[in-house]
Amino acid sequence: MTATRIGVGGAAAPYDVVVGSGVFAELPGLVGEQAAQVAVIHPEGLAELAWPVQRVLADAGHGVLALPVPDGEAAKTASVAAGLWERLGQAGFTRSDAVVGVGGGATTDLAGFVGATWLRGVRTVLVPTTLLGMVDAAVGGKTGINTPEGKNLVGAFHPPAGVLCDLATLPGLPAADYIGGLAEVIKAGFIADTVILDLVRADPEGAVRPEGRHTREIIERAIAVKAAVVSEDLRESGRREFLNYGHTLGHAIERAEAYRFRHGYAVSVGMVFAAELARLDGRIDAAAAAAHREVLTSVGLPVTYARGAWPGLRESMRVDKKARGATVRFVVLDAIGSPAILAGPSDALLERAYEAVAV
Ligand SMILES: NC(=O)c1ccc[n+]([C@@H]2O[C@H](COP(=O)([O-])OP(=O)(O)OC[C@H]3O[C@@H](n4cnc5c(N)ncnc54)[C@H](O)[C@@H]3O)[C@@H](O)[C@H]2O)c1
Ligand SMILES: O=C(O)C(=O)C[C@@H](O)[C@H](O)[C@H](O)COP(=O)(O)O
Ligand SMILES: [Zn+2]
Repeated sequence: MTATRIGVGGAAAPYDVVVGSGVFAELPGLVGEQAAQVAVIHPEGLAELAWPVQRVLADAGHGVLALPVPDGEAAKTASVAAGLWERLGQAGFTRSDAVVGVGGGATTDLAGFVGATWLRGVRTVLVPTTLLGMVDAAVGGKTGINTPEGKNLVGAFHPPAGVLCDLATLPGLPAADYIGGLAEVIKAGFIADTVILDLVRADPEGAVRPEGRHTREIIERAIAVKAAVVSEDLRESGRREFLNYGHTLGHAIERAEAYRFRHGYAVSVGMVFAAELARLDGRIDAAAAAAHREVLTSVGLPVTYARGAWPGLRESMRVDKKARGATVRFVVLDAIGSPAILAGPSDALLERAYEAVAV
């Protein structure tokens, strides 16, 4: 399988997202000859996925420090990050050393954050092993952890030196996690590349499988959307906010569920809510709002959430990073493929939009 390279600019050093098989061979070149030690951060349950990464690095003469962390979202905490800082300190990790994150988006967010903060930043390479990690989390340099007050509230922009997506890792991913990744894929379709929506609609059964007819094209198109946006606006002072489509409500749902609700599932509900906001604000018609429900449900993503949760969700949304003072701001669509910002909608409008997802 030939590898595809998607370039990402906008950072001090441009880098590639490499998609294919056998891509781990690029690891030594990416961590750099000067790295006497490479810390490989991976979920404790996925040691077998991290093993080939460690072997390639060891064979190239790097000292490897394997750092297992709790699975998924449980790793995105200050205490897990502090434990990793302790290990790096004990190992005498210097600025010429490197961090490699292997796993889903939660693991690469944590590994990126540790890479961003250790000695104020060391070279970081990401090896996403989930669909969501490949098409979104590992690309673009947003790193972070959660706090009790909300999702990703602490973090840094720290672009990786490279992102290696080995498609052979995807068949081992539980179906529910694969489907979670499709929410970000479909998001890329709604905000930018509508061909993604056409490909999902053309074969929804194939879309939920790593071996689907259009899988590779869908993955590469979604990465290309993310790469184009972050190349133009790394620090989210403009267009990058559009990548947050569905996330304002989505993050509030994740917090309400103590992060036991998959990110992609929460974003799916959040996109339906955002579509209703846009419809009620007169930006899109009922058909465009219905298209959200149709595409998302066609791949098994949720489009509803508990009615009684609204007051808590409304409160949580105040700490969304797009808020400015008391003004909450939402990504909405002016048309499919054409995102915009809706600033300061009234509580009544928000509540009406929530009615459309409430059960
Ligand atoms: N930084 C960003 O720009 C960005 C973008 C999107 C999402 N995110 C973050 O990404 C996270 C969600 O990522 P996710 O959906 O990958 O979840 P995740 O990291 O929790 O991984 C989901 C599950 O899949 C398992 N897994 C990973 N790879 C596997 C494989 N190949 N085979 C079998 N099991 C495997 C994990 O251990 C975990 O249990 C959230 O924390 C979200 O906030 C960040
Ligand atoms: O890369 C971005 O920018 C995004 O918003 C992508 C999102 O899919 C991702 O979930 C991101 O982590 C959300 O960032 P946050 O700044 O809202 O925490
Ligand atoms: Zn996301």
